[in-house]
Amino acid sequence: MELITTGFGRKSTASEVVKGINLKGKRVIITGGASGIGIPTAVALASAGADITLAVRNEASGLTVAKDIIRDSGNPNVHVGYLDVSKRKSIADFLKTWEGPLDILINNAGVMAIPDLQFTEDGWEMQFATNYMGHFELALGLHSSLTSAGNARIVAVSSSGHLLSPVIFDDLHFDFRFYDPLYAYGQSKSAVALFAVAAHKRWAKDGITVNALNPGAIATNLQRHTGGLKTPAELQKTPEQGAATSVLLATSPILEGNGGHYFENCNEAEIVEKRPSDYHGVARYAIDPDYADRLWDVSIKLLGR
Ligand SMILES: NC(=O)c1ccc[n+]([C@@H]2O[C@H](COP(=O)([O-])OP(=O)(O)OC[C@H]3O[C@@H](n4cnc5c(N)ncnc54)[C@H](O)[C@@H]3O)[C@@H](O)[C@H]2O)c1
Repeated sequence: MELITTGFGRKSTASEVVKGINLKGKRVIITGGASGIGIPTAVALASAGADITLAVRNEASGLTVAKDIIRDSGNPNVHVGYLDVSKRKSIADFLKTWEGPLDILINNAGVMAIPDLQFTEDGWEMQFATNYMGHFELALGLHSSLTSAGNARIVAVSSSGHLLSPVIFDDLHFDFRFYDPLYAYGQSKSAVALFAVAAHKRWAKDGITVNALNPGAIATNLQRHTGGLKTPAELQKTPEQGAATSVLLATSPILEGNGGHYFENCNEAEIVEKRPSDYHGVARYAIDPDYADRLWDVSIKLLGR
């Protein structure tokens, strides 16, 4: 099958990708939208006229960042809502505050390589819970809002880190394996990529297009547990370039109804059979439809639904 190409590339920026697109009247939620690549993602979408909600853990710093986004985009419709995606009660509370349609959900919040094995109140490994399960529950909770928007999008921010580990179905929470912070990150990001496959399969009929992406290597607070970004400088991206693929998946007319794919550098990624030294491409296990269905079923069970 031919890979999807868009005319944009590795160096494209979020503002270039959204040029000429009018998002007036569209409502967007960006989790973790008040730092790192979340900020230029929000600025680009707000500049195109969208109404943005930054769903964040720290409301005070969220409000400060929202003011900057309003200044940089010239759009006053930037709001802040409290959301901790690792806490089911917080997700439930956030969902109670959301009324009406939702056009674009950007599952962007994430944590990488927590040094010690940590569990949520439900006994879920923290990176799996934050990067994947919390966003899974959030998307389920917003499904009717996304459906009522008509032609909605979900953007699932994965990572080239998925190349470090498939989802280990027999030991999701490191109850048996020795905990490795990067393998745990890898597993969680494989789960995020599989979510796009499973959700698109189930929700395309509701007009919801779901795709996943790797933003690239961008120096942000994400690398605080790993001593900073190790990628050679020439392969790094600016936050504006890092946000480009998220913004593309959220808005590109080419992707209307075209989901279940994994993108990087603004184009669909090629499948790799072995982890390349430059960590490009997508592993077959992260887009496998059977694994995607299995993960969906397991996740529904974990939620007790
Ligand atoms: N920066 C990179 O090189 C890179 C590479 C691949 C993937 N990513 C992914 O991009 C996304 C954004 O990362 P970033 O680089 O901007 O880093 P970042 O640390 O600046 O942003 C992550 C955001 O997620 C939020 N967050 C973490 N745990 C949360 C929780 N429990 N509830 C709500 N919010 C929470 C943080 O507060 C922060 O605002 C992440 O999903 C990350 O895994 C980044």
